[in-house]
Amino acid sequence: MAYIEPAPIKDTENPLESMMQRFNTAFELLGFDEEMYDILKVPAKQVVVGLPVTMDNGKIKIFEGYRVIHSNILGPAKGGLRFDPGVNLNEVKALAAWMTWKCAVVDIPYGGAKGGVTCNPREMSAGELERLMRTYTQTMLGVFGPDRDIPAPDMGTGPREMAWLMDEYSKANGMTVHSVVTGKPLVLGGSEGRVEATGRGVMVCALVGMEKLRVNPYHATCAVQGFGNVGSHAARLLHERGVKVVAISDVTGAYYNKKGIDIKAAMEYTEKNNRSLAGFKGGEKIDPADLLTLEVDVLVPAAMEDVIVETNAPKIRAKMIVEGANGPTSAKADKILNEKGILAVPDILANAGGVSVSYFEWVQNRLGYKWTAERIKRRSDRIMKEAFERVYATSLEYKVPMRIAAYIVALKKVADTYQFRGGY
Ligand SMILES: NC(=O)C1=CN([C@@H]2O[C@H](COP(=O)(O)OP(=O)(O)OC[C@H]3O[C@@H](n4cnc5c(N)ncnc54)[C@H](OP(=O)(O)O)[C@@H]3O)[C@@H](O)[C@H]2O)C=CC1
Ligand SMILES: O=C(O)CCC(=O)C(=O)O
Repeated sequence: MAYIEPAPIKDTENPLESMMQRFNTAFELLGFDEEMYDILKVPAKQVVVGLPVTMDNGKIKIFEGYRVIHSNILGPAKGGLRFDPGVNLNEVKALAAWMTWKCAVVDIPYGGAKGGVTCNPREMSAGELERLMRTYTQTMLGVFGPDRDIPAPDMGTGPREMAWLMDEYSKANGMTVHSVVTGKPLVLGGSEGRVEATGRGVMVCALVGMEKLRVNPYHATCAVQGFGNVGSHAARLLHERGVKVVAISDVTGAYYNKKGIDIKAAMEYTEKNNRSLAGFKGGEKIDPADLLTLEVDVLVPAAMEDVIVETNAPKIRAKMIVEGANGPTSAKADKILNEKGILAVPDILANAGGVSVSYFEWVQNRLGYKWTAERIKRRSDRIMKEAFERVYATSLEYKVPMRIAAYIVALKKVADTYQFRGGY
């Protein structure tokens, strides 16, 4: 497949640079004018806040928090909240833009946003995390809202944190507002299927991708980096469909088993072991860097950004990469993977199952009604399959890799909507 040379990249690689490279390439192919470029390039809103939190030792610590709304052209902004030591404004800007493109790729009526706090949730007590989340919510009362900006979980956050956010926002508004946030616990207006949704979308993309490559799932092998919300469910669902998951990992290391890892056992293990794979005996420990270069049919990076970069891309031996994480592949690595004939299913398609079910959660909250798990699965699988086929067809039409095709699909939709709305 032809490779469109992206504009030159500066020395360093980072998520924002990588996002802009793909954006620029797709933009040039579409031949849009400069006005549209500026509108889609510059985030609509960027909020940076200092968050004073009383720690368990009685001292006050100040955390830095962010929320970036990249675009609300397609609808209210939507995107997760990340608690991680690496969170910074540039990262949040890239993640917010990815949300705009992602929502457009799966055709749901949302713009893109992302937020985060620079903190280490692994070293904080539940009480400290709760005070941090409530303080963050207080500072964002004028930003969040069911028709303005709707947060959700991301790295380091989950249903518990979303419940605190919903409660704090509701108290400030003097009424219960379920639809201000998604990814909530089921009893609090959460949706069936949201916890596994992102991993499920990864599984659907992997199966459709295998079909395209004529790989039989029952003979296929897979390696999964990251065993949190996305990685663990992607591994479980692929395992349930006959794929042999030979390696998994988290920050404590990588675990390899030629015969296939018992994913159910690994999930039970992490549940009892503070969400960690440390000490897991279902596979031999290998160098975490080697997990990415194993000879497998499917590689699922589901941990963090920039793990497949210029230096290790030449060593990747998977037939297909399905990006559970946001931004796991740098722009420089794209070209190498493409030259090697590896099918890369890009993040803005592959991990869109999460926001799709978030959309269902928001719809249910607004209807005051609950859908069954079966209905959620059926509808989200359909969204993912249709989006995959749309991007795949675009990649054939424009003779570009699926990543650039996904940006083309997204940019077209956002630009068309902008033209109709006008009046800016
Ligand atoms: N949650 C969601 O619905 C969505 C998430 N994503 C993206 O998926 C990725 C993962 O998110 P999510 O699963 O929610 O996050 P979690 O915090 O639930 O899990 C992250 C996982 O990655 C592991 N990890 C962190 N650093 C490394 C490393 N250096 N090597 C190997 N493993 C590592 C963590 O290990 P440990 O637990 O030991 O720290 C953990 O297992 C992120 O890029 C996120 O933006 C995308 C779409 C939706
Ligand atoms: O569920 C959502 O609204 C957003 C999830 C998210 O942050 C993502 O897809 O990266």
